[in-house]
Amino acid sequence: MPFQIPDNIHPSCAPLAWLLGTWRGNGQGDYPTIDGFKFGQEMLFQQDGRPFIHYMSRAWIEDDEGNVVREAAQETGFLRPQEDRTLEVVLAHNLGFVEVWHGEIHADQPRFEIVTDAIARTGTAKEYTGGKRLYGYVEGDLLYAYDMAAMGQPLQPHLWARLQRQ
Ligand code: HEM
Repeated sequence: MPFQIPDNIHPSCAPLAWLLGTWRGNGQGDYPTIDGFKFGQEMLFQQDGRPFIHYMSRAWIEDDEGNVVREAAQETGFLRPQEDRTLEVVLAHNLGFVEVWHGEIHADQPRFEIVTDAIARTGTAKEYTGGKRLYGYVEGDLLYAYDMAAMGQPLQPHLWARLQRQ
């Protein structure tokens, strides 16, 4: 069924309407301090007419044949698009991080980019200090790339994935 924009969507959220719904797909990850890996991921983006989108994600590590090896990262939070197309985001992670992000929703294309403004970590969380995310809607799929600065390393790719609407 083709994607339908909800009637009650807040005007601030309309430029992000392409995100709404449930997505499932696959990606790869890497970092200088760890071995490369493949993962599966499910994402949910929901709105209720107010000027925010609630986001939830869970991921699992997969082997080369696509079998589930173990559960992996989970994150949830809120996208708060503003009328001037700036985007505020707050996220909380099972890894013990909370983040405040800011960015921009692209004027002509279905994509947005956000960078971390502030990160707080619990006492036992790993040393994660910065992030940058790019999301885009390409040929009906959701593509994203996530760069992070952590473990004393400069900002560089940790994840990239492609998800299909369910
Ligand atoms: C799809 C989501 C993600 C997957 C599948 C994933 C997977 C992994 C894997 C397999 C490792 C290697 C160590 C381990 O097994 O725990 C790792 C390390 C790490 N990840 Fe992720 N990750 C994801 C998202 C994130 C996010 C969103 C952050 C930051 C907010 C993050 C931060 C880190 C850090 C700091 C390390 C430690 C690196 C080290 O110990 O040297 N990851 N990740």
